[in-house]
Amino acid sequence: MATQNDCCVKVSLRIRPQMAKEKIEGCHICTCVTPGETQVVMGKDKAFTYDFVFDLDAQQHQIYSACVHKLVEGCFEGYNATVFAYGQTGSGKTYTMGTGFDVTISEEELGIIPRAVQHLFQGIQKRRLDAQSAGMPLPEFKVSAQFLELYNEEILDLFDSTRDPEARGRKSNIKIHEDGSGGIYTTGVTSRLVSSEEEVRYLCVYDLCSAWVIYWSHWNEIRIDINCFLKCPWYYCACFISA
Ligand SMILES: Nc1ncnc2c1ncn2[C@@H]1O[C@H](COP(=O)(O)OP(=O)(O)OP(=O)(O)O)[C@@H](O)[C@H]1O
Repeated sequence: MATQNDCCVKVSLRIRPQMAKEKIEGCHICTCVTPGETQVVMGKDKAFTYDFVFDLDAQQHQIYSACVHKLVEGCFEGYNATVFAYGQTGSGKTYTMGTGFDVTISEEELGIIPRAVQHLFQGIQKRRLDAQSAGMPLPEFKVSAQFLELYNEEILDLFDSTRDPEARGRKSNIKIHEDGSGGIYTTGVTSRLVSSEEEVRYLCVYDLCSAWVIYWSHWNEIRIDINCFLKCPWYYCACFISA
């Protein structure tokens, strides 16, 4: 029988620090987290427990190590993973996930998406070097990226260079399906083959800049499929990261 620890869905809570405006307005902090506990107390006595709770001072690397590192490693073992942020407007979803095209922010402030991309390509490099030192055939990896925006039930393909900015509101050719075993897959989405972290960063920064000016929204999503094959048989791993 599955125990609570086997559960494949983990929920983490992050409390963001107050913004300057909130401090100026004299807003109070109504949450209390006991260090080392995964519980938050709201107000005087409303306690909620999560798999992880991160208080105001949590750093981006702590979130990644606790919640995402294992999932990306799992991709190399053939597991799929999804990470998504949920919360009211201004609660810190974009900050936590990161978008990959914040060229001005420091390394420490990088969010989950750029960290996951970096981790993925470092993992590939490590496996190649390990194989080389063991005198084994070099493993081959194929990484493809998709970038979709979902907003108000509308789907936009941000990697589709032929898209028409005026097409907003028109029905998209992209379809989201569910297969017989409950797996979700999409059709009609542009997939870009990528071979390095820099390439993904380039795509996000340069290819999407114009798209984002036009299509800025509250929801965005990056999908990374890794087809990793070590000669024969080949393994398929996918990491589905969404913000
Ligand atoms: N952990 C944090 N540390 C420092 N600043 C943060 C943190 N989380 C969020 N912020 C800041 O708070 C503001 C709101 O965060 P953010 O834009 O990520 O919210 P959001 O949930 O994505 O909002 P929306 O749904 O409106 O897009 C931003 O200025 C962001 O830089």
